Amino acid sequence: MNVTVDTVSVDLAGTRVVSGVDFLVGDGEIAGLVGPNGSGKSTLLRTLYRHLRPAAGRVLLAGDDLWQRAPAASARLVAALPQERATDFELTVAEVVAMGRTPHKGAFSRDNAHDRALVQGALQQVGMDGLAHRPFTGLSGGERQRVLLARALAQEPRVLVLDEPTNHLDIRHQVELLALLRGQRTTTLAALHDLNAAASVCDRVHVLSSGRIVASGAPAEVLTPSLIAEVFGVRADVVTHPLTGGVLIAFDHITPLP
Ligand SMILES: Nc1ncnc2c1ncn2[C@@H]1O[C@H](COP(=O)(O)OP(=O)(O)OP(=O)(O)O)[C@@H](O)[C@H]1O
Repeated sequence: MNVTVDTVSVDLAGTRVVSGVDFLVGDGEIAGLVGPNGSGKSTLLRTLYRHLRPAAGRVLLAGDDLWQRAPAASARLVAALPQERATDFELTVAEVVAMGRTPHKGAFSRDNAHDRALVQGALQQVGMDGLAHRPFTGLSGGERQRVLLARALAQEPRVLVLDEPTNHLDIRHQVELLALLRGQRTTTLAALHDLNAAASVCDRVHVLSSGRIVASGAPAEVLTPSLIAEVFGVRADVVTHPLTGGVLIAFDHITPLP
């Protein structure tokens, strides 16, 4: 299902935080949203999972305005891994993941075999099936992250909205998560701080700076040394990755630009 972000602006406490953002995520594509802290990434993502209504513009799912749909109907289409991650569930891991099935069920219907199979499958996808009966509150930050991703997958969404999905994950689990995203066919929009992760996994990258899109396109076109210097204020060179042949951004970690 494609997603159109059509000249979306968002105001928070009377201040315009996102201004006239326009882009399209094609069906089955992975789009990356990158930009400095405070550039508006989370705010824009919140308009896609109906947490914040745009002050102007529209978010379209396959051409239909998300905000014109009933909340339950959009919850069946869009699953989110938000930045504000509830961590106080007094539930087991499997029960948290089963919450992803809620939009597909009637108010009093119980989980059936299909739901349980989806929960189990989602836990396997994130490598957490061995901990299904553990209390969620006893997990590490990275483990919780993976369980909440499993909850989003169990929702069987047509669109996945991920705010910093690799946060808290060790490098092995980052790679597994990116491989999982690459291997599935759900339209995905992810805010990512790691530009190399974005370059590896995204079909297109959209760069936000002070609430505006300043560049959009394939990672190799967009993530250039001059763009990185201008938007992030750091020195970087872009080279060919010696293992994958893709884009590798080599940062100068010790010399900030003036
Ligand atoms: N409730 C609020 N009221 C007013 N301003 C807010 C509110 N929430 C966020 N902001 C401001 O909106 C701007 C965009 O914030 P947002 O969280 O969308 O940025 P971000 O790009 O996701 O940042 P980060 O990379 O740090 O997660 C920031 O300047 C932030 O301080």
